[in-house]
Amino acid sequence: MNETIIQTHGLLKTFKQANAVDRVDITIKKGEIYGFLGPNGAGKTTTIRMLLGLMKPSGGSIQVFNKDLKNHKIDILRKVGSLVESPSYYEHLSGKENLETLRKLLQVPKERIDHVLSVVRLTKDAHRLVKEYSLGMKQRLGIASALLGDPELLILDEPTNGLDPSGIHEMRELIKSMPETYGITVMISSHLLSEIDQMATQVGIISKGRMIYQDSIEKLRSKARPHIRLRVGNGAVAKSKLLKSGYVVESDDDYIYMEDGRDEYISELVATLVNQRIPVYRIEEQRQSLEDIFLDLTREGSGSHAAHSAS
Ligand SMILES: Nc1ncnc2c1ncn2[C@@H]1O[C@H](COP(=O)(O)OP(=O)(O)OP(=O)(O)O)[C@@H](O)[C@H]1O
Repeated sequence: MNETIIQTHGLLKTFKQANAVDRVDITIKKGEIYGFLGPNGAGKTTTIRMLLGLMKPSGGSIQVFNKDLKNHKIDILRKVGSLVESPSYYEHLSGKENLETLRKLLQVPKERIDHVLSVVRLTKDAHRLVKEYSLGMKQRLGIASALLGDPELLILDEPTNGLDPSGIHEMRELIKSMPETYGITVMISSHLLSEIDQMATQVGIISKGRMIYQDSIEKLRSKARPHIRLRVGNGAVAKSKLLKSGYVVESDDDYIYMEDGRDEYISELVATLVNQRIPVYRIEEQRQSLEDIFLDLTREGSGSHAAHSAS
């Protein structure tokens, strides 16, 4: 499971002196579903286009399957399936006929068509014209096309864009099955963490061209621990008194924050504050959603309290 599938070092793309992708190091291991996240304009599509050899980097290096993309492009891309932006089809042909035109180009065995249609659950609709397909069916046909060449790596750029919740759910189930059932490593981009939560095993978050977080989704989740917030008479004084008494707290204006929310801990803390004649006005539990953490990380000057206390 430890084999590296994608490794970039200092990947850079400059448009008119602005860095759209700013020295990004991406590591994707075999069997992972790597969620590549970032707000609109963060640099996801530009990065993906470079990974697929569709755009030349301004600097840095790209290794795929431990080979340099610059020197082994054909070899590498033969083992990569991709879906970048909305795929275009011959609308007057059936889903199966569309796959057949692609199959001839790729020169893969005919049996692959029925196989990929069944993987994306389009067997029943294989003979319907693509112009009659829903957006979700078209996206699934896009995945079928990406799978036709029997890839080891699938790179999907916002495949859930424009899909309704049930379409997103179907896409998620489909992608989740890729590593285990078919041995395929997946990189999938999105601007919404909620869309790739529950399927990604690893997350890379990019903001303004820079990678600001890259680790397991589990670690990101652990940042979403609840914390307790107390409004007190004077946060700074309260903090110094509490620290002297051995408590681990943070303060900000008239607020005291702490991560340990056990009942006995809170009651002792309040008693300590009251004994020190510091008024306690309010006690509340705050819970950050994954989306909050994502927003905090990507927000300008991500040193806001929530990001700080969750780290
Ligand atoms: N061909 C280009 N010429 C000039 N600037 C470009 C070009 N392509 C992208 N950019 C700029 O690079 C930055 C990153 O764009 P990119 O499309 O990679 O972001 P993204 O994260 O994929 O966003 P979205 O989710 O909106 O697709 C943006 O500021 C964009 O305007």
